[in-house]
Amino acid sequence: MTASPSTSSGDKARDVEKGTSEAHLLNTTISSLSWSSISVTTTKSSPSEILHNSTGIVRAGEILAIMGPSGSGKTTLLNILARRPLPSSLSFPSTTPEICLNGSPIPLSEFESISRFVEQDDALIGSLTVRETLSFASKLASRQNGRERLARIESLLDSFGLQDQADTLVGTAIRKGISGGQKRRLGVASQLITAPKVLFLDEPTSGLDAVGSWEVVRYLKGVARRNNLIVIASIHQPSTTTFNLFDKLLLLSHGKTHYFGPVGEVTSHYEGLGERWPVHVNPAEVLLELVNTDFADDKTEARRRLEERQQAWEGSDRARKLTADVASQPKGEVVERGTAADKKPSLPSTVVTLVHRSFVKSYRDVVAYGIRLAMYTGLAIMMGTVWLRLPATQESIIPLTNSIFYGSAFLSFMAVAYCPAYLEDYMQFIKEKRNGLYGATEMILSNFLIGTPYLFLISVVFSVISYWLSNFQPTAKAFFTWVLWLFLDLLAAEGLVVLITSIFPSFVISLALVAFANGLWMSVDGFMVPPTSLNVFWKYVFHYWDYQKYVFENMMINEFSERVYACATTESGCQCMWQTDLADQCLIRGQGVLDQYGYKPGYMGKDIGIMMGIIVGYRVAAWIVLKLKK
Ligand SMILES: Nc1ncnc2c1ncn2[C@@H]1O[C@H](COP(=O)(O)OP(=O)(O)OP(=O)(O)O)[C@@H](O)[C@H]1O
Repeated sequence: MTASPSTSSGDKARDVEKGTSEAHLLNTTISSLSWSSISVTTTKSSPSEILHNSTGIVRAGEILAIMGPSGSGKTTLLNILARRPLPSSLSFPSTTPEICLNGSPIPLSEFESISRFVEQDDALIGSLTVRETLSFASKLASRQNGRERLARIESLLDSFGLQDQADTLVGTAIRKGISGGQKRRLGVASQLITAPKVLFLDEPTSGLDAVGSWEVVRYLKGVARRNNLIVIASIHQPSTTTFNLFDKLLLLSHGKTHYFGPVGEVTSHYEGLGERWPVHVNPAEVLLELVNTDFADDKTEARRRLEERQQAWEGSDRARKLTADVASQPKGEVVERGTAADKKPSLPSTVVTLVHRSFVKSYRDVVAYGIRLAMYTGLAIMMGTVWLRLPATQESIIPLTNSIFYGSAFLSFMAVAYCPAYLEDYMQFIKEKRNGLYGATEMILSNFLIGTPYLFLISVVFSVISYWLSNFQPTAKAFFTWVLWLFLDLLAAEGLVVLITSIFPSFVISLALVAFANGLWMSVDGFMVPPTSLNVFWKYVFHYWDYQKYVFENMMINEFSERVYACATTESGCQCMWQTDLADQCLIRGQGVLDQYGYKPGYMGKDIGIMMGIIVGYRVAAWIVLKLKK
């Protein structure tokens, strides 16, 4: 450790105490959040209890720590208190519990408008600056005028000690940004931009050192206290100084409450049970040892003692008083509701914000599009120089066909390179969807809008280099038709990535499945086995909705339907590899090549329609998948 929290961060601490212009954060409407007798079991044939009879109350201005060993039920309880949907593998044994504000339950939409959840995994966008992160969070969450937005951003930068880092990038894998603790503070600040009254935090200090953890909780506590906010955080093993910052503690073990009440009174509770409380030892460590049976030598004895302590809690005056407090809550109304929800941005405005955010990300983060643009440019140079200046002779017909297949198929195959960037956007989407910022429609629309110009740029750059180097049909019309088909090809390939990665949001799985799907589309697109001889199963089950079929077919028609190629002239005369009506002129009509595939010109409009149907189909399917995601 480089410095003690109590000395090194004195200035910052004073800032916190001093406070800044935080008028928008002030909670004047919610006085308490309470819950009673929450139990959760698994839905297996022999259900086991995950949470048992949890009861609690947190008042305005208080910060509650939910602490317990791994697997004790902290995250489950936090998610329930935040009214997040329960996974299908878990259920409430009786009715769905009521989470009350001011002693009364309120509708979910209103609860969502006045509460926010800060995820364990920050899911911040590394290529944005600290200020931009707050600005985009604010634009996505609420409609404010520019002055008010700026005022809130500046006030949060002050409140969380981030003013000096305001214009620093958050940081990506290849560009160092702000520190881990600053990231956590930014994560909290970006949720506070909408002025929630209740804040849930899933392990806000995990992965941070003692000083970093202390700073996060210290800033949080300052903001909560000054503005009367209710803060509930799950926490693993805080240092003594961090532990003492919390007002209340809920200690869990195997889903059961062992203590609920002021942090300062936990020692006397255990001393009252006859436990010897060691001095000069981190209290959080002592507590976790008291409720953890995992590392005991004699597990049976440890479980028996744990059970005894838990029974002692249930029979304690504190527990009885807590139950009585919760039950006797005056049933108040939540008078003035969250201002943020009343002024949610419109769908077009959210889409514009998302496109703007992705645009900033795309030019700062090379992984998004830069690497792909470089990769496709390299591929174009490679292809153009391998298939170099092919003359219009019969020897070029097979190389040209191969180039058409390789170019279209390999380009769409390389769309797998988009998986990591999309996965990042997907994670961001899930976090923001859970916090009620926007939904699947905004995500799919903005993703399509930001990706389309880049794909068009890639199609043009690729074609300008490789088309003319290889000497495909040298007319402007044929060139632009080629660009069009390449563009449609990339749009479909990207749609496939979006769909598969949305279904399986895992880097390895989505990469493998996108590669497999493209491999399948390649093998049935008509090049490997011409459609005239492809067996009926593959033809009727896959070939007709294979987007690569339409690209290959139309690029072939583009090259061959209006072009003629010279046959070979040897001493024995003219030798044509394809016999067409031009054989007597020692030429091959390109249509002769197309005939072996069964391709005929004149259907481009229909094929573009089908291709657009496939592109839209992938996006609609991805939209449905995202809509169903919890
Ligand atoms: N969706 C689920 N289906 C079945 N069991 C679950 C599910 N979620 C959690 N559990 C189980 O419930 C118990 C509590 O899990 P939970 O994640 O709430 O604990 P935790 O205290 O947050 O743990 P950690 O500190 O390791 O994150 C664990 O035994 C876990 O295996």
